[in-house]
Amino acid sequence: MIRFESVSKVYDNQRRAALNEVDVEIEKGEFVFLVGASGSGKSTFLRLILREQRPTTGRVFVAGRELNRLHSWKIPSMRRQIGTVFQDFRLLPNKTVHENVAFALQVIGKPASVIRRVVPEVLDLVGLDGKGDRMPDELSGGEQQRVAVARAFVNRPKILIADEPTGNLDPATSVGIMKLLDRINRSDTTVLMATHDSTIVDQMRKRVIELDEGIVVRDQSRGVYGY
Ligand SMILES: Nc1ncnc2c1ncn2[C@@H]1O[C@H](COP(=O)(O)OP(=O)(O)OP(=O)(O)O)[C@@H](O)[C@H]1O
Repeated sequence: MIRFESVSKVYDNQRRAALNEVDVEIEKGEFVFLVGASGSGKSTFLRLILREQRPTTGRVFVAGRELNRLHSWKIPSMRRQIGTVFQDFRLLPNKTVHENVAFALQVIGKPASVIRRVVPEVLDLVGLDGKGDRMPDELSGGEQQRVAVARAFVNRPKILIADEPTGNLDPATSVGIMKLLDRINRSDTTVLMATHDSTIVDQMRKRVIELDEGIVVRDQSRGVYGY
């Protein structure tokens, strides 16, 4: 589903590579944690998958396509196959919960009848049944992140990328979000999550890829956060 072939990334005006000769293959349906110290290259890894950045050398494949060879007009449809969740939720503050999720479908041209049916279904799935009319600032952090997960998943993407999704949440709330991501993964969505949350990684026992200064120093199935 995702393949990195000898991928290096050196940002302009940087001496050190953010990623250095990375070879990684992630199969369809896997759940993978990406760990490593701050600045080790995790966000760069995720940005390359979204083609927000391009590799300096090497090749990145997503769902069989080499991203460097993708015409720019095909990038939006490629990104539609990838849901994204971030630490800071990134909800539209002036839209209700329902509207936030519906918006993700409107921008890709889904008909109103489909949106009316699908949005309550996904809000139910993430445990926000009955909260569709709330504004984001009327929700707890955990609930806001559930909205973000609903929005990322409503289009049933092949891949879900989560960059520190529990970074702003307390431990109990984080467990709830992880249960949700686990459930989404079980519906055959490949999940890739960058995190510093050692408790979560140790509890879940999924594949762990560790970066250190842009180099993959560990790739362990059913791994833990540290050694
Ligand atoms: N747009 C950019 N321009 C220049 N350098 C960058 C850019 N983005 C990241 N870097 C550098 O690339 C390296 C890797 O950064 P990256 O953000 O990928 O790390 P990270 O593991 O995600 O860190 P964190 O855990 O703090 O989010 C760092 O040295 C960083 O300073």
